[in-house]
Amino acid sequence: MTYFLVKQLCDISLLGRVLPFKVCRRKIPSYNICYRVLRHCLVKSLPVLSSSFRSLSTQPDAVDLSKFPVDKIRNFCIIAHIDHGKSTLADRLLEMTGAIAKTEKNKQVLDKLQVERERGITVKAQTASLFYSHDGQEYLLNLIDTPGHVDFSYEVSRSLSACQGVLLIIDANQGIQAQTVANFYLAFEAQLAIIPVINKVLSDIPTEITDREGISAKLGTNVEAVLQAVVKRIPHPGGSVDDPFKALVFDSNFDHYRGVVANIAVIGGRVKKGDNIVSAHLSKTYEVNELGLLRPEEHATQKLFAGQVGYIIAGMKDVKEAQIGDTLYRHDHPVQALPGFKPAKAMVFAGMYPMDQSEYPALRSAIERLTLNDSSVTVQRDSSLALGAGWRLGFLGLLHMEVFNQRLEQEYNASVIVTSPTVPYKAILSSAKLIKEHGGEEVTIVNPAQFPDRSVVLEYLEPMVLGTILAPDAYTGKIMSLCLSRRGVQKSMVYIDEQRVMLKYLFPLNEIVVDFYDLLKSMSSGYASFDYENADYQAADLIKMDILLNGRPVEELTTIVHRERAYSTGKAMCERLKESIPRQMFEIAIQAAIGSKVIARETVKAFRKNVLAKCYGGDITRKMKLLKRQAEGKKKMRRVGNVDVPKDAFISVLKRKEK
Ligand SMILES: Nc1nc2c(ncn2[C@@H]2O[C@H](COP(=O)(O)OP(=O)(O)OP(=O)(O)O)[C@@H](O)[C@H]2O)c(=O)[nH]1
Repeated sequence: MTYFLVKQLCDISLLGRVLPFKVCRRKIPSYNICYRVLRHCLVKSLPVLSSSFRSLSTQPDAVDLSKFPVDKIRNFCIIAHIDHGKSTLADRLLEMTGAIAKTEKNKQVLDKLQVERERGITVKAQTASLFYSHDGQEYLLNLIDTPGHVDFSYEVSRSLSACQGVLLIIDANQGIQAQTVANFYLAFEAQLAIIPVINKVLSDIPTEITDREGISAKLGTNVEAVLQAVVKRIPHPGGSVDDPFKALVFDSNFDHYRGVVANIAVIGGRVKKGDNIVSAHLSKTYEVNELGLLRPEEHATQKLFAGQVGYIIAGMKDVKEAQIGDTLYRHDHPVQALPGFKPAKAMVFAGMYPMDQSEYPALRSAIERLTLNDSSVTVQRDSSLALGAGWRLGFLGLLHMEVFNQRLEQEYNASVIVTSPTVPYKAILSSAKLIKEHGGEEVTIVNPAQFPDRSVVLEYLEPMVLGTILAPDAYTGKIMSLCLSRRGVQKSMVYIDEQRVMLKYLFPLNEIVVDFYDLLKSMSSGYASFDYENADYQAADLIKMDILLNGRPVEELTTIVHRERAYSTGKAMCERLKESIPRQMFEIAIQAAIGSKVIARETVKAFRKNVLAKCYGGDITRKMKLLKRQAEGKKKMRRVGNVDVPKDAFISVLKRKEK
């Protein structure tokens, strides 16, 4: 079987050729084989195709969508490891097809969110329809730009469901990375046509491919060949306009004025304004108010036809009504619902509380609205003695949590206290009373405050992940000691070529969730890449650790740690808190404690910042201004007892610095 597969895969002679995976789907190839295949594609690179490219300047309103029969439609995603150039390639494709004007300023235009622009990463998949003319034929291409970071791979998998093919971008300088392979798997499993594209070839290229052709998304070199490959290599979506209307909801967002805007892939039939449609999930009927294409802005059209990808607004008031993965059909023509998607599984939980309880209603509305646009976040009401009423939110990873927090602040002007992130631990209870209370002997703990005491627990369990690291062999030693320090157990180590090693480790999720990726990147000069998948639960010796400021516990920083890591974690947290907390009028004792036993302590000496010290002379308005500014600065602080702690300290304290 393996021989057959390798032969099949190695038959991929040139970029742009659809991998013949459908015929060999009896077994998923190993990571190693995938790597070799991708490397093969990388070495072969993209052929320069002679071009008959012409962009179509027609505006969508003027375009009659019925003139694009199914065989003239191509739906594809751009997938890649983080920063390999997906959004930059999307810019060029948009420019070349006239969807956006060609200017120097076009930089990742599909990354519309402020957080995406600031961080330079994509967090939300974006759809754009392009009109492309090739060999006298006009095509409608629907492109979905996806995020590269592992936290957002859920966005990738559901985007793939609306496509028949993918462009798998590989940065020529970095080669195949962990998410390249992970995304390859996703596309492979979805049975899509895969077109590998080697990007950034005009910069620093490894010698192995210097004599090969590739593309430069930044400069636009050879990008038109990519469009031609899309038309030639990606199959059309199938389906017929004569079938009953059936559409898959693959994404949705919430507009304050118009309600839910659902992104749909029309599987069959047609839909127009005024039609009555039903959502299979809720069996509720809605009237279509508006529909159209995303170019990438919304462009209303009269109808959408089989094979097309677009948006639909039908008076849905809540994103839950347009559940992702749901099927829409005409009320007078029921169809069998599509299988839908597995719900996203939260890996990291944290509490969110308003800075001041009077801001609770405003924060509730902000969280509700933002979760409408990001349905992978789970929300549960929560409350704490110190922080009042709030919520416990579940995220796909720490970056996801930071992005959500940043969006709350930027888009909704909300100011929140976020507690220490925790992974979903489990406890097997021994107390009959508790078993009855919890309706079973196993409880999942997503809040350290609810960590059951050892006296009522038979066993604690922690979630594990199987991590894959790809790195140049020069860094193997350093990486192995990092993995060991994170309680990683090595499962395998394979040389995938002369200089690159693939390491597989079983890690407790808690050990990699906060800063493992950043550390791995920095210790390998950016060359190592990391990906992980769930690997069930394992028994672990867990304890609850509190952080105290002048004797008062800081609830945000209560964590569940492995017993053998308690001292080092507690000491490091105290040290970093000392760095983050500004000196105040009195001495501050920072302590880490397990139960009543203090295991680490640091002290912040007393000091008073006199903001008026440099203010000579007696102008009272100037003094007032300085005092006001100081008071505003203090707003960004959270008061624990009488100690002011900067808000940022809570997250930064959790990030360990490896020596
Ligand atoms: N030199 C060079 N730089 C490029 C090229 N294509 C993209 N870049 C740069 O690579 C960086 C990342 O590009 P993006 O397009 O944001 O990458 P991405 O894959 O969309 O990133 P994520 O969405 O965060 O995964 C940017 O600084 C781009 O300017 C290229 O062909 N040549």
